[in-house]
Amino acid sequence: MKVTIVGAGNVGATCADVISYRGIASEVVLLDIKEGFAEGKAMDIMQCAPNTGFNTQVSGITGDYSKTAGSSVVVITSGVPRKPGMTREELIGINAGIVKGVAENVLKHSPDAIVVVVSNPMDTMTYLTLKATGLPKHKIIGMGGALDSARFKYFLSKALNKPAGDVDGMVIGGHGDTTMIPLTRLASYNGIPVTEFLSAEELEKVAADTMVGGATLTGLLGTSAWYAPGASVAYLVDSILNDQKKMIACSVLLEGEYGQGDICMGVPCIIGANGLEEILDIHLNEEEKAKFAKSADAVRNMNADLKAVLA
Ligand SMILES: NC(=O)c1ccc[n+]([C@@H]2O[C@H](COP(=O)([O-])OP(=O)(O)OC[C@H]3O[C@@H](n4cnc5c(N)ncnc54)[C@H](O)[C@@H]3O)[C@@H](O)[C@H]2O)c1
Ligand SMILES: O=C(O)C[C@H](O)C(=O)O
Repeated sequence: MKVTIVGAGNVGATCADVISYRGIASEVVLLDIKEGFAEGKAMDIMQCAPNTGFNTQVSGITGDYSKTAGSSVVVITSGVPRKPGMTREELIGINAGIVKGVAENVLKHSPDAIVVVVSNPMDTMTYLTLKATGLPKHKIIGMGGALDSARFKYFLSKALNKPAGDVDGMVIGGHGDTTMIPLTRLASYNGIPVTEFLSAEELEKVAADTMVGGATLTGLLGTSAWYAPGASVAYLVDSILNDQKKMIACSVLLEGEYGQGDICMGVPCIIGANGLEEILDIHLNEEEKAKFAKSADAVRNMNADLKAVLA
């Protein structure tokens, strides 16, 4: 199965690295506009194979979309990342035009592809991709919740002082510093509610750290994170390509679920060979419902800025 990743920068190349190392796809094409950049990243990744023993064929290409033809999944990571002190939302002016152009180009050569949108502000870029391409909703999936949920589990495991693999939890809502909703009420440690082990104050801190997880890393790194984002995209691509039907928080078009419509936001989804196979409209308590509605208002405001690019 062939996967194209547009944008061979930090996130795109890390995603290609994880996909090949784990043998998730037989072929990965990295495409970038920077001359020779994707070719270099692909060659570097392929030179891991003798020592790590994978068989995925990774190639790089500058701008030539014909080489992406027949991809089952296309990942869009092209665009600019934020710098310390910025919000993801500030990237819309540059990234909207890039994402729209890329989505149109990839679909010319891979009309049946499932498109995974990563570029920020991700919920709005997912909505833009949906509107610009006219593809059915099950084929456009925004990646943010898989990453936010991984960060949530990390902070929970630190607070519990227990292995991250023993912790479960999910983040829904928008993929923004103030729009994420870590579902602390439902998080568990090996099936036992974490509320048995952590105080309300400790859980509040876990949620707050999760919400600014990306901003914290951006402050430390000088640009936004890439290891966990790349691995999270690969995790999502694995569930699509290998029809794993995993339940993953993804940004998808809502049509009444969670009281919302005409908006892409993070909700629990079943992800398989058809892309989005089901949205799980779980019961939220009144506080969570209010947070979801507030998050939706913020995402909707951002979507309103797409008028010019969609005109
Ligand atoms: N959704 C998430 O969870 C998540 C996580 C991390 C990063 N991001 C976002 O992903 C995007 C990429 O982040 P990064 O750290 O990899 O940035 P980066 O700067 O390292 O890489 C971006 C790449 O996109 C390329 N590019 C720009 N315009 C292009 C075009 N028209 N066609 C093809 N390639 C093009 C650039 O040349 C560059 O190599 C950013 O918008 C960032 O905010 C999202
Ligand atoms: O924080 C960012 O801007 C990048 C990404 O959305 C992340 O959460 O790491």
